[in-house]
Amino acid sequence: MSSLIFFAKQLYQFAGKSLFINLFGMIVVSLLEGIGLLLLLPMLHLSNLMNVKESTIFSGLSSIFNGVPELYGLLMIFGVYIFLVVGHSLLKRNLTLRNVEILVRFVNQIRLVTYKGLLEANWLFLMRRRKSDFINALTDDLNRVANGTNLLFQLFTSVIFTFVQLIIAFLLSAKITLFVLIAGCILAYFSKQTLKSSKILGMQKSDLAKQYIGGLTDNFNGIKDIKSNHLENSSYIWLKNWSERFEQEQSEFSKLINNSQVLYKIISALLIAGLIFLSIVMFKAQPGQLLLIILIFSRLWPKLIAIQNNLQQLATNIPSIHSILQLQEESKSSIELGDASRDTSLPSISLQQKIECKHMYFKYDYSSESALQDINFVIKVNEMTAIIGRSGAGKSTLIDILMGLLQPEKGGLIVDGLPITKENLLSLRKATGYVPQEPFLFNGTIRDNLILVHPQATDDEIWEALNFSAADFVKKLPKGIDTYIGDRGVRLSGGERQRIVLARAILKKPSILILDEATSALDSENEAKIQEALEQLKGKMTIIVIAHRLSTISNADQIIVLEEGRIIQNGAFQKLADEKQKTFSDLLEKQMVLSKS
Ligand SMILES: Nc1ncnc2c1ncn2[C@@H]1O[C@H](COP(=O)(O)OP(=O)(O)OP(=O)(O)O)[C@@H](O)[C@H]1O
Repeated sequence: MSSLIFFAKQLYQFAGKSLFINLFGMIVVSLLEGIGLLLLLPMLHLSNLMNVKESTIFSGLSSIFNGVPELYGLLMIFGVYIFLVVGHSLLKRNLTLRNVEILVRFVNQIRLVTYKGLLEANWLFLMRRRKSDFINALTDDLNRVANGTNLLFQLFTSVIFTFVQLIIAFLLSAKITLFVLIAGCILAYFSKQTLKSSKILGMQKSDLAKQYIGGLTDNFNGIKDIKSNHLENSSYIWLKNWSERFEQEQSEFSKLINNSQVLYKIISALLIAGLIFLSIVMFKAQPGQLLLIILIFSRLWPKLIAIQNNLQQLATNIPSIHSILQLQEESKSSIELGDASRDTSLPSISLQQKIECKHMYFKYDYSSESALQDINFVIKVNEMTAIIGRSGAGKSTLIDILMGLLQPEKGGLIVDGLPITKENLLSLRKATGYVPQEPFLFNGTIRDNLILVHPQATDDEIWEALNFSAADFVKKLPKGIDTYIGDRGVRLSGGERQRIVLARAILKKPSILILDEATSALDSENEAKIQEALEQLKGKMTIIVIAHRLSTISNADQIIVLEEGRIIQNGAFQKLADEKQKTFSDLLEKQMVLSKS
């Protein structure tokens, strides 16, 4: 029940007074339906089908027509009846439309708030969480919230309908209504356990959905590894095991629903039989009264069962709203800069002199070791700096700090004498162009992918960027920059993809260009192309490269060698090559041996 109130509160917080307007509309609809039902009585009376006793509440209704010729009376009742039906139908239609509108807006608001929260969360939070959990929250969980909201509206309608009809029934016969109410309470008591089980199954369903999206994402992202390492069977077995668990969960859920339905049907039959028996034998109900009461309860009892079903299904959907709101909370507590992060009017830093790192330290949460320790160096404007080191040395962490994605624990990053703080972090990011090791391209044309960073870019600007990135292959494509490159750029080679992403970074006209050089994507021809591109850019912008192939950085102005989070060597290529028995000469030697073999 607390979860239900929580869900209703969320809806109320969003819809505010529109929700009350809809609730009021539901009361009116139910009243119209009840009055329509009561009209049956004078209808029966006037048509001489049934005689109504003076003392009953509905005798009042029929007495309105005393003295009116029967035919006119009947016509008047039919007229009122048709008026009620038309009013009821129109109102119901409007209510349904309003409910759908609230539902869609509510779900859209959750979608947008969740997505915005994720976009505004800091890099550490995004790094730690599984991306598939975000996708699951914005797809499966959100669908279930929509379903839950719809069920909640149905529940409101059923409860209000039941309440209004109970009042009418109470006016007709207090004793019979009390009897039905007691039976309803007994039913509610027994259904408590079923609701609990439904909620547990709902949580299992949420977990299963997360595992499904997570597993599929992992498997399709790694489809090349799966195919090339002949892992198809283990991948298939993963889905087979998941399907078995899904089957089990679905069968338990459908058993739970069907068992409770059988139980409610039996209880209904017993109750209706008991109701008629008691009405005739104990409460001495009049035929008209009995007819109306049976009519009301035969409509009411299915509603009670529908409420029960609604609650059961809602219980399975409630974990989803909890899970989305939890994700919203977590991303909120990891918020980086809030709305400012989407402010496109912020000025970008234009590097004039140098970038300095002074006594910089960084440690990841839950990690005992510092990823970076006492980092000191200077990068001069328009120079090229290469960062090298063995795997785990701290290269990516350092780059993330230089891009303003991570903030140092101690010490600082200073650009042109200005310390980088929360206030100018975005200006630094705006000044930076980044080319990751695994380039991000989406399904579209080369142009679509490039103008992402500069929507107003002209054809000349696009070609200039492509020239700088040595992406001359684009000229040979049948449709040039308007060629479709497929999902994630699958129609291009690894090296071509990287040059397109490099062109995109250049199109942004960054002050600082950061490249995480691809290790495996480049063959020697493509490597030469990237080197050619860097040569063209040298002196025009400040370039920082994480270099895996030392051959690509022979012209770098400065090479920073990292080991276990510390700078152990720093200088020009030849100077470091001459420092014998040190990491750089060691790495150089190994790569030379490899390239010869
Ligand atoms: N998200 C993280 N949480 C905790 N520790 C991390 C995280 N990312 C990296 N580390 C740790 O920080 C250290 C530096 O990692 P980093 O990724 O910067 O190294 P790298 O030199 O870029 O390695 P590689 O060349 O393999 O990419 C490593 O010990 C790594 O285990």
